[in-house]
Amino acid sequence: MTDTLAPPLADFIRGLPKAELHLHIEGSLEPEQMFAFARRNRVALPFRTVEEVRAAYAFTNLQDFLDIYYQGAQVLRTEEDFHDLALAYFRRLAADGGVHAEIFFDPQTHTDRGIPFRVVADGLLAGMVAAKDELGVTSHLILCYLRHLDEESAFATLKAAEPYLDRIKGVGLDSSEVGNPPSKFARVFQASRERGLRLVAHAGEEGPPDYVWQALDILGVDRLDHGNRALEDEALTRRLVDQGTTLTVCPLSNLKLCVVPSLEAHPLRRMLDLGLKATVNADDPAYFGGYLLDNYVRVAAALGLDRAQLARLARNSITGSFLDEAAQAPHLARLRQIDPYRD
Ligand code: HPA
Ligand SMILES: [Zn+2]
Repeated sequence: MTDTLAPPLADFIRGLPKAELHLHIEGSLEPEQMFAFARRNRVALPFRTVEEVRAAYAFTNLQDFLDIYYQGAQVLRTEEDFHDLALAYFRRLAADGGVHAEIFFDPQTHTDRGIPFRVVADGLLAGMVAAKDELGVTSHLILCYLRHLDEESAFATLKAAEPYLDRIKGVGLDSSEVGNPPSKFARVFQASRERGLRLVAHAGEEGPPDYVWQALDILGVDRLDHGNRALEDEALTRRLVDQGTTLTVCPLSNLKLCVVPSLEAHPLRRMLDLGLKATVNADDPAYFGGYLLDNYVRVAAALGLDRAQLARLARNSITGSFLDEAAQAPHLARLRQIDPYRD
C-alpha cells in the first residue's frame, strides 16, 4: 500500500520548504562512513562489514541505542571528519527539500576521549559554511550537554565553547533521560541563557510528564525535543498549546526505540488535532532508518495525513526555527504558494 502512495506523496513533501530542528550530527554517521573514517584514522572497529553494523542496530530502548551511538562516534577524530560528516548530512537534507537545519552536537563525547573542542567545532562550522555555498542550505549549531554526566562537566563544556559563542545558537540536553531530570542542569542552563544562547531540551521521550514541566519551568526552554509523554498530562498539554511551544517530534526514532508500538499508533496526528505545534525530524537518521523525507512520508502514510497537515508541519518547522523573521520570510512565502488555503 505504501508503494502506491509513496511517489506522489513524497514529491509533494519534497517540494515543501522544511527545516530540520532535531538532528544529532553524530547520529548521521552511516556505517559506510564509519568504516571510511576508521580506515583513515586507523581506529579498530568491532565490526567487519556494513551488514554486521546494521545487524547491531536492533535497539529496544534509548540506552541500547546510546551505547552503540557513542561507540560509533569514536571514529571521528579530525576536523576533516567533522566537516565531511556535516556536509554529507546537508547533501541528504537538500535532496529531501530541506532548506535549513539546527544541528545538535555532543562535545563531551569527543572531549572525554581527548579530541579538543575546537577540532569538533571548527570541522562542523566549516561543513555548515560549505553547505551554504554548495547547496544554499542554512544552519545553526546547538551544543548538547550529556545528561548522564554531571553539571560540572556541562559547565566545563560551556567554558570550552566560550570562543565560539558567536557561532553557536543554543544549548540542548540529550542522552539517558530517565534518572537525569532537567533540574540537574538548572544552573548551567541559566548560565547559558545569560550568554545569549537559546535553550532546548529532550524531555518526555522516555521520561515522565514531570520532566517536561521541569524543562519549561526550571530550564525555561524555547523549544521541546520529543515531548511525546506530555500528552499523558492534560494541563501540560494545554500549557504547551497556549504557549505555542514547538515540539520536535521524531517518528522513526520513536518507532525504533519503542517509544511507540507502531507508526499507526504514533501521536503526531493527535498532537496536530490538539493544536500542538509539532514538527517532523529524523533525530539519528543513520541509526533509525530514515532521513527527513522518509520520516514525513512514512508517518503521513501510516496516519493518513493530508496535504494541509503536511504543509502545517513544514510551516511549524520554519516558524519554530531560530531563524529571524527576515530569514523565515522567503520560505513562508513559498509555503503560501503551495498551500493557499491555510488558516
Ligand atoms: O534520541 C535521542 N535521545 C536522547 N539522546 C540522544 N542522543 C542522540 N540521540 C538521542
Ligand atoms: Zn534526539
